[in-house]
Amino acid sequence: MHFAIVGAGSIGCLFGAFLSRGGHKVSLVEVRPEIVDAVNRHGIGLLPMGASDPSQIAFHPARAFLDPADISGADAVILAVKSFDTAAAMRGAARLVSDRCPVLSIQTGLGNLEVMERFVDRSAILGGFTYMAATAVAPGRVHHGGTGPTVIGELDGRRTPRVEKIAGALGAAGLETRVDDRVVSRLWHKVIVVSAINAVSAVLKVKNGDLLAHPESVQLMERLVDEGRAAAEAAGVDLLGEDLRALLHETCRATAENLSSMFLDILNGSRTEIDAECGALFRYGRERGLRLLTLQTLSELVTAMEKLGHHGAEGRHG
Ligand SMILES: NC(=O)C1=CN([C@@H]2O[C@H](COP(=O)(O)OP(=O)(O)OC[C@H]3O[C@@H](n4cnc5c(N)ncnc54)[C@H](OP(=O)(O)O)[C@@H]3O)[C@@H](O)[C@H]2O)C=CC1
Ligand SMILES: CC(C)(CO)C(=O)C(=O)O
Repeated sequence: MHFAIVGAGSIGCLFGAFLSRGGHKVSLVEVRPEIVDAVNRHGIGLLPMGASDPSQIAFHPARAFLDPADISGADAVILAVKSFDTAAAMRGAARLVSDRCPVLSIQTGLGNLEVMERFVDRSAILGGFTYMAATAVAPGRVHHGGTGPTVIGELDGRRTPRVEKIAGALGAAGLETRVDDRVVSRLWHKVIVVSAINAVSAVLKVKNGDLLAHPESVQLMERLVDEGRAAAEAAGVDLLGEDLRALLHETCRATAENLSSMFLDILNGSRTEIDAECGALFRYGRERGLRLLTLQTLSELVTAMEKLGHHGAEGRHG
């Protein structure tokens, strides 16, 4: 298959490297010229899990483009930009999407599918998310940081040939993938739990595992998860009876050694996805008359830290 991946950062390059290694054609769309240049010179560099020596980077062929109009004949588009870049990315990438070439989001955040619908027909959109993890180490080069399933599905829950084909291609390339007929509900599960871990770890500046060590941080995360559940239920999202508190504890344990993406963004002085996580959950609730004070407070705190460049003593500027 020919995959066009929009956003050649951490997760976009990870998926690109796996798909290229699996024998697929990979075209990347990226706004950073240095990434486009690096990929076109060397391919996508992949440093395997557990490796730290740059000599262990393997390069996988791919082409990269600043302008999606230069790509033709893609069979599927994968959207791998941060949630706050969805509209800008879709404005350009919409031209690649058609009945025969759907667009799959693997972003973590709420509201992305709705933004995508402003640019392409809803029938061309696949929902998804991933538990794979990666960090960019240089332009076009990523370190594979963690392995977990990728979940994709049609928004109306049907098991169509196209969703099965994409899942089959991802799976055969080493990206364990499951088709789920309730992908939107599952995405809410992930966002509710990750919102709590991300926000509290960014404020406390601790690893995910350390969040479980103190009753105060556990209670704070559980309150965020309970408010997230209330927002989802008020918005009519069927959470399928999932025990979100159990999922929260399980996720903290499974990623115990990780610095969360939001903590890393704060350390690096980068914009976080707080607005598509705690912020979005808070707004879903507010629009339905709920007062979700913990989500509101954490959302305001992280936004303020972001604006103040609050990376602390261990941050990149020392
Ligand atoms: N990294 C990970 O391990 C995981 C990430 N995710 C999710 O995947 C999404 C992407 O995350 P991640 O890969 O970490 O993000 P990165 O910031 O590493 O990569 C995104 C890349 O897209 C570029 N970009 C921004 N706007 C556009 C545009 N309009 N067109 C093309 N490229 C653009 C960015 O450039 P610039 O930096 O200049 O903005 C950046 O190079 C997020 O929603 C995240 O939550 C999910 C699971 C794991
Ligand atoms: C699960 C978690 C919190 C792992 O670090 C994550 O998805 C993130 O960092 O964004």
